[in-house]
Amino acid sequence: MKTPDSARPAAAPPVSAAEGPRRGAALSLAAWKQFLAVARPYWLGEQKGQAWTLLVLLLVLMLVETRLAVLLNEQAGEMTSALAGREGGRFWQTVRACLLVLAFAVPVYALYYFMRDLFANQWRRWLTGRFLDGYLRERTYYSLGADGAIDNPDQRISEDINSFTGRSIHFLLVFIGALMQLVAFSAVLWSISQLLVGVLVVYALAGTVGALYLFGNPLIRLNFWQLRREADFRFNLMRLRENAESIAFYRGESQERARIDASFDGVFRNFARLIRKQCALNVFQRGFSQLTLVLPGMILAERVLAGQMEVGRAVQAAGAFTAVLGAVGVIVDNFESLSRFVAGIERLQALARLVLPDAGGTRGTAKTAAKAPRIQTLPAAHLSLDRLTLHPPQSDRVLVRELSLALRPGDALLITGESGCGKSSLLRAIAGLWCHGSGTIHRPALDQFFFLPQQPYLQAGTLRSQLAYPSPDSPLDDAALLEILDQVQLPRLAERVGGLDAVQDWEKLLSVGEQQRLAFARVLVHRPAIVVLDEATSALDSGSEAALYARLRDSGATLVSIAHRAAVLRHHTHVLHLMGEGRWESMEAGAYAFDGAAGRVRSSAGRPADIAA
Ligand SMILES: Nc1ncnc2c1ncn2[C@@H]1O[C@H](COP(=O)(O)OP(=O)(O)OP(=O)(O)O)[C@@H](O)[C@H]1O
Repeated sequence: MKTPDSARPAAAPPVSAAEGPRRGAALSLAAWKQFLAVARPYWLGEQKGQAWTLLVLLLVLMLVETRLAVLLNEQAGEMTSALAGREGGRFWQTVRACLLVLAFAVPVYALYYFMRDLFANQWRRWLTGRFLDGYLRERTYYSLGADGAIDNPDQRISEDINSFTGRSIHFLLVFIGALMQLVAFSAVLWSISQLLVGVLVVYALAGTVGALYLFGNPLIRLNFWQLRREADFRFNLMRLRENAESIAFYRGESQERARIDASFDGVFRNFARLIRKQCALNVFQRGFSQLTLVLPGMILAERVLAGQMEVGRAVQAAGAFTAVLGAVGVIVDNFESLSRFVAGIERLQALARLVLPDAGGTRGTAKTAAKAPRIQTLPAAHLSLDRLTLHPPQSDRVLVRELSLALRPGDALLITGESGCGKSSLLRAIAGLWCHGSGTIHRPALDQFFFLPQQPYLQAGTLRSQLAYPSPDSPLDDAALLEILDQVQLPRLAERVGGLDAVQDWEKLLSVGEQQRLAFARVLVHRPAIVVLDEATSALDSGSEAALYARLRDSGATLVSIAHRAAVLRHHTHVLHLMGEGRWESMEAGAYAFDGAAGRVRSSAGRPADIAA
């Protein structure tokens, strides 16, 4: 059974204040550059064939759609003129023409939107893959989480990319469509009234500049924070779910409620500010578009009243006026979603800078780390440390100073020391997760290592996939897997859960001790050369612990382990005792006595270890 203290952080890092919308975030050149940095690789890279083909197809559909819209507008004018002139024949002929145009227009319209969404989906798949490559490459997900360089990277990958691709295509087409509409209808409008065109240009320009000036930056900033607050809120809910059992044991509902309330309060307050701003924008947009109802009429009325222009021609002019205004006022019309789009680009570009080295980005963490002294890692047949000095990330505190040791195949090193002295940190350095410090780690490739943490990670999937993890497939047949389950003292597990193909929520189903035994089974499946155990038997009874250690030693693997029980000492050949402040001593295992009262291992003889390099 898990204790309340088994509460673990959820996958996403907590809120970080390290990042916020920079001042340049606006409908500006900087935003445009950020957009290009994220979008360019798709349009100019290996996917460019697909991207441009889909775009050309969409443009053709859009051209056809615009042409059909012009035809419909013409027919609408004709229909009105026929009715005004009481010309039945002309009217019915126009109705037939209208129906014919509609027969084409409707499928073209549906196909256009289908293609648009298909395109966005393709782009999203590619871009998500690219970000995931960068996020998982060189364990970036770990370093981003450890140094809190960015908030909610998971939300950025799952949602911000989706809205980036969807909105990019939407706006690309909106702007191209606006251009086509402008060309198509301004000719009509120009032929009817040049004054109307002049009024319209001045009106649209004034509207666009006014919207940018009044609403640009505030709306983008509010949208930026809205995205982040929503992600923080969701993250807190996720933590509750992931640690449900521990919280339930603690009866920590009121604390959790307070935390969730606080994060929702952030969502609520920001959204309240956002809707106030949007309300003002709506007044502006509404006023801007509603005036078009009367403007063309006011300008053309005299000519219609004087009999110089047919009523239908005026209706046609009003339609064209609205279409051209829609084209030149496209920024004003789409201002709200445009500002949300720019805010999303800002978040995505911040992630790209950290995970994609070619997205205008040096990785922030790598940049800082480059300045700091780094531990060198060199390939070697066996594990050895040479004058290793280790600091936690972004800290000058010394956990280990000038540590040298070498392990031969079959050696088993026990690392001991008081809580917090740096035992797990040393394992992190060996695994390459931490590299802040100096000295050299000589080691075989990481695929020859197997790390067993105190709390094993059990992914969703079958029992077989648990045993094979981290490989996708088991290298052994079912009989061998069952035999291994037997060796780790889980003889009836497969039978109990419904066989090796059973899919369960393993973290909930298995006790921590059973999970630890399952993790040992993974080692026996993979037979690595070096096994690193960080209190990996802490939940086991001493009999099971001894049996598992004995089984591991039989496998011939080199062991590096952290454990607090005296009984494990006999399964090791050497001891490294960390004494805090970077001090350490290493000895043969036989030279150590276990201080049962203090619950820790201490040196009894002080003989220098032969593992000291
Ligand atoms: N990401 C981090 N950034 C800064 N300091 C850290 C970080 N992770 C751990 N530390 C600090 O480094 C020190 C060593 O931690 P470590 O986990 O190695 O201790 P330990 O000896 O394994 O302790 P225990 O026996 O309790 O597990 C601790 O004081 C811890 O607070």
